[in-house]
Formats: sequence, structure tokens, C-alpha cells
Amino acid sequence: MRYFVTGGAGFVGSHVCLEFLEAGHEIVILDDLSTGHRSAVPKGARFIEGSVLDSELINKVLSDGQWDGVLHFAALSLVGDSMRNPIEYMRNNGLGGFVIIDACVRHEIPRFILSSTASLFSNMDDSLIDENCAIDPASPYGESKFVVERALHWADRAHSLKSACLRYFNAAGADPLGRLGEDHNPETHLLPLIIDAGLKRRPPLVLFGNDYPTPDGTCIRDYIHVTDLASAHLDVMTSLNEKSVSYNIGTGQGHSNLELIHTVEKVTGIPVPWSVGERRQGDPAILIANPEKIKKEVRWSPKYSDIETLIKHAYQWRVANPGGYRK
Ligand SMILES: NC(=O)c1ccc[n+]([C@@H]2O[C@H](COP(=O)([O-])OP(=O)(O)OC[C@H]3O[C@@H](n4cnc5c(N)ncnc54)[C@H](O)[C@@H]3O)[C@@H](O)[C@H]2O)c1
Ligand SMILES: O=c1ccn([C@@H]2O[C@H](COP(=O)(O)OP(=O)(O)O[C@H]3O[C@H](CO)[C@H](O)[C@H](O)[C@H]3O)[C@@H](O)[C@H]2O)c(=O)[nH]1
Repeated sequence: MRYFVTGGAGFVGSHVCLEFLEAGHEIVILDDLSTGHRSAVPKGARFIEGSVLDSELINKVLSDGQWDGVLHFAALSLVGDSMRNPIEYMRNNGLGGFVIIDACVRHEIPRFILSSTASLFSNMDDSLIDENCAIDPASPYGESKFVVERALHWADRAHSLKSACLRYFNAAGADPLGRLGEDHNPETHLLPLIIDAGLKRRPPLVLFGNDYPTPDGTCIRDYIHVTDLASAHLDVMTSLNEKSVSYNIGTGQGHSNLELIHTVEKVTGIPVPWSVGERRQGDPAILIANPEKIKKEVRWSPKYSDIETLIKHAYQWRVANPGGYRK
């Protein structure tokens, strides 16, 4: 099969491309390298540098032969940043999504997978979030994904484009064989920051708030291993034929920010210095997935997402790649 992938030089996209290439598929990646890395593009994928906002370029690329589907990862994805730059998020993620969907319709591409997010939800308790939970984004980032989900809904109604909106909870970890990992600049995600604070590559970690309505006062998240996310994309793409779907993808287990620090200390044996700071705007207190729907309908199940394995893989990649993808 032949797939067009936006954002395939990024953290999640690169791991998914690797999984598809290993399954024997042909992959063409479009990425503007705004947060991704040329050296994260897996061997065997064709790479085109460009933006999802460039409809002329996208239509040109898609005019070249038949395509079996599109995977759309390209986005700005920082909750806190989106609170300061809401329109930039709407433009890059919302408009970028519309451009790609429109191109799929024009070129009669049958399948589309969207990287959506747990940030669609604003839960205040520890109930597991399933696909029937009310959508109520607490940030422009979450909103920018929701508008693309709605566009996909109507693209199916009007043009029969079959789509899967995959709402990832917190993606983390690294390729178990160490070929790929997580490298954002600046890094804002909790797990790599905890590890780097422990490795003394950056100052002590600042926990954003300890007065949330949770047992230890820090936010709770559901961490899903990026390689399990990759296999979910492959399984979903294979089954995406008759109806469009939405799936919440996580493990069903929550870990508080403080607990994550302690687990990193346990798994790696290094102490992690930390202090408590202000809350970060736009952060929901608790986000834990109910992944039963995707498990039942697609028969997907996570292999590497127990928290200690996930931390081990993230740690190994960071130790082996102190400069990330920069040599
Ligand atoms: N990492 C997570 O925990 C998480 C959770 C939920 C959803 N997501 C979603 O998954 C996707 C991938 O996230 P990630 O963590 O890999 O982020 P990332 O920043 O590592 O990857 C995004 C990629 O998209 C590219 N990109 C951004 N804007 C672009 C544009 N206009 N044109 C072309 N390329 C562009 C970047 O260069 C980068 O390579 C995003 O859509 C994100 O919103 C991520
Ligand atoms: O230095 C830091 C960084 C983060 N945090 C806290 O750690 C938790 C996790 O924060 P991350 O930035 O690692 O992840 P988010 O939950 O904000 O967001 C991630 O997961 C979401 C889905 O849950 C999104 O889709 C988004 O793209 C992705 O970045 C939050 O409570 C945050 O406040 C800190 O305390 N200190």
C-alpha cells in the first residue's frame, strides 16, 4: 500500500512511518521541519520538505499516482503555547487539516488518519474517558483538533472519505531498538524533562502546580508508548473500510506528575531534583483514557506501555543520544 504522511519527521510520525515501512508499505513524508528532524525520517521513506498549508505543493505531490491513505500528524502541539498563540494554532492545525482533507477529496484518496488528542476533554475527576464523553477543549490546541475532526465527519458524509480520529493521550517512550526517540526543541514534555533533570542536563524540574484535586495535588496523565501508538495506526488503517471512527488511545492507567518523577528515580537509579511552581494555563487535572473501543473493534493492545518499560526506553534513547537528533 502507498501512504502520504504529513509530520513524519516528528516524534509520533517517525515511529509510525517506521512501523508502516517494516510492514512493507511505501511512505512519502511531507514535513516543514519546524519541530521535526530530517534524521528522524526512517530509511526507505521518501521525504519532501514543505508545509501542509501549501495546497499547490500538496496537490502536485498527490497527483503522482495512486494513494491508499493519508496519515496527518503535522501540527503544533503544545497546550501551554496554544494559550498564548491561539490563532497560530487554528491556522496551522485547523487550516492545515482542511487543506489536506480537501486534497484527499480531490484526489479520491479513500482513507485518512488524524492525530487527535486527549485535549478534546476537560475531565475534572478520575473517571476513564471514553468516546462518549463530552468534548470540551480547555485550550486552543484541543479546539484546533476538534475542528478538523468535524471537517472529517462532513467529508465522509459528502465525499465518503473514511477517517479515523485517534485521540492519543500522552505519547512517550522511544523505539525499543533505539532507532528513534523524542527530541523537541525546546522540550516541554514531562518525561524527557524529568530524565534530563536527573541526568543534570538541565536545571531541576519545576512541577506546574500541586494544588489540583488529585491525591497528591499534581496532574494525572495516561502515558502511551509511542511504538504502541504506531501499531495502533497500522491496525486501524488496515480495518478502515466501511465507517469512520474515533478512538481514545491510552492504557487506562493514570500516573501523577509526582509519581512519574519517583518512578523515573526507581527505574534509572538516578535522583531527580524538582520544585513546585505555578500552574500552567490550559492543563486539565486528570486525563485517563478508556481504550476499550479500539481494543474491541481493532483488536489492538499495547505491548510496551507499562510505565517502567516506557521510562526505560525513553531513558535509553536519551542516554545514547545526548544531543537528540543533532550529532
Ligand atoms: N506527543 C503527544 O503526547 C501527543 C498527544 C496527542 C496528540 N498528539 C498529536 O500527534 C501529532 C504528532 O505529535 P508529536 O509529538 O510527534 O509532535 P512533533 O512536533 O514531534 O511532530 C509534528 C511534526 O509536524 C511537523 N509540522 C508542524 N507543522 C507543520 C506544517 N505546517 N507543515 C508540515 N509539517 C509540519 C513538524 O516539523 C514535526 O515534524 C500532532 O498532531 C500532535 O498534535 C501528540
Ligand atoms: O516542566 C514541566 C512540564 C510539564 N509538567 C506537567 O506535566 C503534565 C504533562 O505535561 P506535558 O506537557 O508532558 O503533556 P500535556 O498533557 O500537556 O500534553 C500532551 O498530551 C496531550 C494529550 O493528553 C496533548 O495532545 C499534547 O499534544 C501533548 O503535548 C502536565 O500536568 C504539565 O503541567 C510539569 O509539571 N512541568
